Amino acid sequence: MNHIGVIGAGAWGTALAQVAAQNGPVTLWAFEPEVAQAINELHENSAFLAGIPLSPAIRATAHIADLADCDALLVVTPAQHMRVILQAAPVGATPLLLCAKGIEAGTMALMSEAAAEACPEAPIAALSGPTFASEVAAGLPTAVTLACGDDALGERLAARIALPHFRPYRSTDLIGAEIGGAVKNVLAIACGIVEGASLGRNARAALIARGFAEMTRFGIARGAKAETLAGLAGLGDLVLTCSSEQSRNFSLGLGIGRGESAASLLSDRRTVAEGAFTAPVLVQAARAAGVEMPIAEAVAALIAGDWTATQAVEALLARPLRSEAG
Ligand SMILES: NC(=O)C1=CN([C@@H]2O[C@H](COP(=O)(O)OP(=O)(O)OC[C@H]3O[C@@H](n4cnc5c(N)ncnc54)[C@H](O)[C@@H]3O)[C@@H](O)[C@H]2O)C=CC1
Ligand SMILES: O=C(CO)COP(=O)(O)O
Repeated sequence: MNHIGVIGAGAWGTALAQVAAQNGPVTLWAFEPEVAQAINELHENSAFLAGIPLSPAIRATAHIADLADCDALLVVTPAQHMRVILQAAPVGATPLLLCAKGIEAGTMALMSEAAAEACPEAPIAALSGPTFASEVAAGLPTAVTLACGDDALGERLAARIALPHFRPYRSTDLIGAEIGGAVKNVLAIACGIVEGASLGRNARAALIARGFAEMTRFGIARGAKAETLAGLAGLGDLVLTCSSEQSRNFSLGLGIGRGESAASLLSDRRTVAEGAFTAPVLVQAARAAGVEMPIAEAVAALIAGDWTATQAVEALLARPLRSEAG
């Protein structure tokens, strides 16, 4: 496994291209032609990962056909655009390592389910975990879950992208890794709201713990392993994004908690806060699976503009007292 293709040159695709370029050739596909041009000419992605000098070994392109001879493809588009882009990409039987965190609106598909429909011959793996792109690109120590049903393929992918400061831990629980990453984005919005509304540290800790209970209930119902959700891709990423304004999801929640409308906050951004798109479809999927997710429900209602932050907090606090387990 030598030549790596990266689909998507946002912050995370660019950081992963930088990681993969330490071990071999990388072609990075950008949605915006001017981003590809800037990476090739200036070796910087000032639109999405400003201030990080990129390896000259990264060749950027705006033509997706240029990924035709890659040995593996890292898929790093926003979740809601992934299916359409994969349908246009020259994938065939090339292994796909899915790195977006979300659930597809309309279909309720996990990224692996959408990718399997778009590229039926391609073996599929997923990368998830606590990974702010800017820290990875700056070479700070990071550990991730690399999940693949075919552990031998998982081992080859892990060996190709591992660096001393970037450690993939293998798992065969693809669904668990995906659900951890998708659900934590929704919970990070909730934690941002708690911070924005100045509800205190007790409330934030309670929300992380009860949010983790929601993630676990939903994950188990969808066939995930509890140990995956308690690992880097679930609890690890939840702790990261629920405790830092660097998280786009947390910072979206912060604005909502301070009284701004979700619609105006979302219309202002060029970078993606995946939790805003995943929240409504997560609620739909949880209801379909018969799983209670009151925090996710509250986030979805806030994003839709149906509730204010005060109404959401009142609704959560008014829920009947219950056992902590289950
Ligand atoms: N930024 C981070 O630290 C991390 C991000 N991720 C995940 O990676 C995925 C990509 O996020 P980022 O790289 O952060 O993106 P970003 O927020 O830095 O950039 C937005 C991306 O969306 C693309 N885009 C905009 N409109 C599009 C369209 N119509 N069709 C296709 N692409 C379009 C842009 O080209 C750009 O690549 C998300 O699912 C995110 O949750 C995962 C781990 C870390
Ligand atoms: O997924 C991430 C870190 O693991 C990035 O989080 P945000 O998308 O909230 O910035």
